[in-house]
Amino acid sequence: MRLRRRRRPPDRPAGDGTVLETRYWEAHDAELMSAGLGAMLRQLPALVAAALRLAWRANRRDTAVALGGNVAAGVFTAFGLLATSEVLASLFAGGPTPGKLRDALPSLALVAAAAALRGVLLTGAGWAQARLKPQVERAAETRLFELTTRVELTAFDDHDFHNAMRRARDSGVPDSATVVEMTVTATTGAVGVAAPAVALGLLHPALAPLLLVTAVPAGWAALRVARLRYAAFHRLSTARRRKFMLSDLMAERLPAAEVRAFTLRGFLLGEYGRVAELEQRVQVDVARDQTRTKAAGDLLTGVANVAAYCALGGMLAAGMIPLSVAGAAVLAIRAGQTSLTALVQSVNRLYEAGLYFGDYLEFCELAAGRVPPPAAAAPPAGFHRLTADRVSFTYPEAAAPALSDVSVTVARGEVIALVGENGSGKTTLAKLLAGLYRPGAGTIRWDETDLAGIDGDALRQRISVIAQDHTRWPLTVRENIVMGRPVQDDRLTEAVEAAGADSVLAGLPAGYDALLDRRFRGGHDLSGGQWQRIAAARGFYRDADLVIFDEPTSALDARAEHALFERIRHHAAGRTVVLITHRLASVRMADRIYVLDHGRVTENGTHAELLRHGGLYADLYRLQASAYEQAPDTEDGVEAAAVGQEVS
Ligand SMILES: Nc1ncnc2c1ncn2[C@@H]1O[C@H](COP(=O)(O)OP(=O)(O)OP(=O)(O)O)[C@@H](O)[C@H]1O
Repeated sequence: MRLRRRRRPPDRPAGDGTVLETRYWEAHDAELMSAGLGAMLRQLPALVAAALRLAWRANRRDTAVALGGNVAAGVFTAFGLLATSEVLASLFAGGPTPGKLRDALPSLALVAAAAALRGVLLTGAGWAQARLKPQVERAAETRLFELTTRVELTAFDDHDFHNAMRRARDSGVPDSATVVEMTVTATTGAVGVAAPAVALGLLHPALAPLLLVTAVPAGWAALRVARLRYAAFHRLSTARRRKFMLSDLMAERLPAAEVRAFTLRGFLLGEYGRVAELEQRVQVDVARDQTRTKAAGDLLTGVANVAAYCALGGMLAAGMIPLSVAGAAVLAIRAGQTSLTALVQSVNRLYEAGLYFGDYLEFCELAAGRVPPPAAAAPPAGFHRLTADRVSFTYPEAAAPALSDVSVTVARGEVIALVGENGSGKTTLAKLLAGLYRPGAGTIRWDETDLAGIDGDALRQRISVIAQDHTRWPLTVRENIVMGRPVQDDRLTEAVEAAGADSVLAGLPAGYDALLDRRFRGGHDLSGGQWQRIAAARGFYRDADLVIFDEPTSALDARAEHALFERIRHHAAGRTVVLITHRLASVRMADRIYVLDHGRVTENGTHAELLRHGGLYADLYRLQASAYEQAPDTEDGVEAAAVGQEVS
């Protein structure tokens, strides 16, 4: 289901006359008020159909019982009203009271039976409806996460995608259940209005329109109020995301130390105030417009009610209807109005939730379009040579390519190192080699097989990536290392020893079962270097053809760093290792070094070849070596001094 949208006008000046500058992350470039009221009403059938499809998929029986029970209850309502009219006719007839009561008894029995059956049906339908709600929410959420975990990685760099995902997650999923619930409730309300309307029509054709007259103003007001609320939500979606981010920074444990160390309090509170003011201003505007709309709706409903009862009185006075029919009509209009109020409220809620549900459906469509197409081919059984051939890549919305015309070759059993200054493209290249991004141009091949035609998930089963900004999973040590793979104790011990994480485990009383999250009782936190060892153990545990270590030692002490590079060299036997590091002394052990500069490979060769070449690598290497030469009395300095001699 697609909502038609129009551009949102620029933010208006704040109350004090200053213009609240809209920053780029707040620019609702595509955030737009939805279509007009009429168009929204026209969307209701599509919305109801989508809700019913969702409910049907979640549980057919409960959906059928919830809807069928309500419709059948409506039939008994109409039946009960007609029987009531018969009861009244018997009571208003001439003759002695005992006789009138006796005559009314059969109709009274019908009224009681209809009420009892209606009650049973409504109870059954209500129970089915209550069961349906969590099932629908679960189905919607599962669909969302199936998509968010499958979309291409670049989607997460896309502002519009991120906003759409936030709206779908925060409101779309809960409102999918609301939409189903309100569809059933609205059906109940509609049947509850239709039944008296039919009963009124049967009593006298001129009575049915009276119900409609009282419906229009209340319905208009409720729908307009919902539309105003939705427009505000849509407009504030980016600001709210920023506010959540700021509140996390001000009230979470992790950034708490830096907030103090950098005395960020004033800055953060200022930013928060700016966003909160925008939010408050929009909310107050909306509340004012809603109050006006509600007041107008109440006034018009009152006028319509007076008109309906005057018409009824007129018909009675003109002898168009007998007193028993007028009495039944009053009851029917009352019953109809009660159901009408429920109908308007549920349509109102359905309409509002439907807009968020529309966001959810749109996001699912958007995300499905960003799921890589299914690739027929499975990855080959390993490779002898991995080749990146004239590869280029540009991040979404980026002005310049992160990689241009990059070619890299690495054989099985080799270690290659990617070096270069910050932002030169090393991590991007590693992500392309890992199949996390697809190149915009050029090819990545395992032997002669182009990875573009290979199933991404199957490929990544064969690759191990230890990212520079690896995730600190709030799981146990064991789960943090095996990462969803079957637990093999021998392998686990080997991986932990290779990464030097055995010393980390020694400090945790619960060992592999220790929970690495301080937010939970009994949870532990680790130092940066300790976390890095756990992350490295992940890389060693996974039996992969290609292992990528991106800055695996940035937080390690010198001894651990040296040991880890030794283990990486050893680990490459039978595999291929891509190593990214700024520690050039350790890079010497690589079989080949690629130097990246502004997204291009500018040099490649062995350590000795690159030093002889005298380019960027030699410059960077000498710079690092000279830093150690100035402190030759330390253990590292002695080694580095030796390195320095080799350099010179
Ligand atoms: N998700 C992203 N979206 C847009 N641009 C990005 C993204 N990630 C990286 N870039 C840009 O791509 C370029 C290459 O970044 P990359 O992370 O590959 O560099 P790097 O060589 O690994 O840097 P470092 O040594 O600092 O880790 C940089 O200009 C960076 O700003």
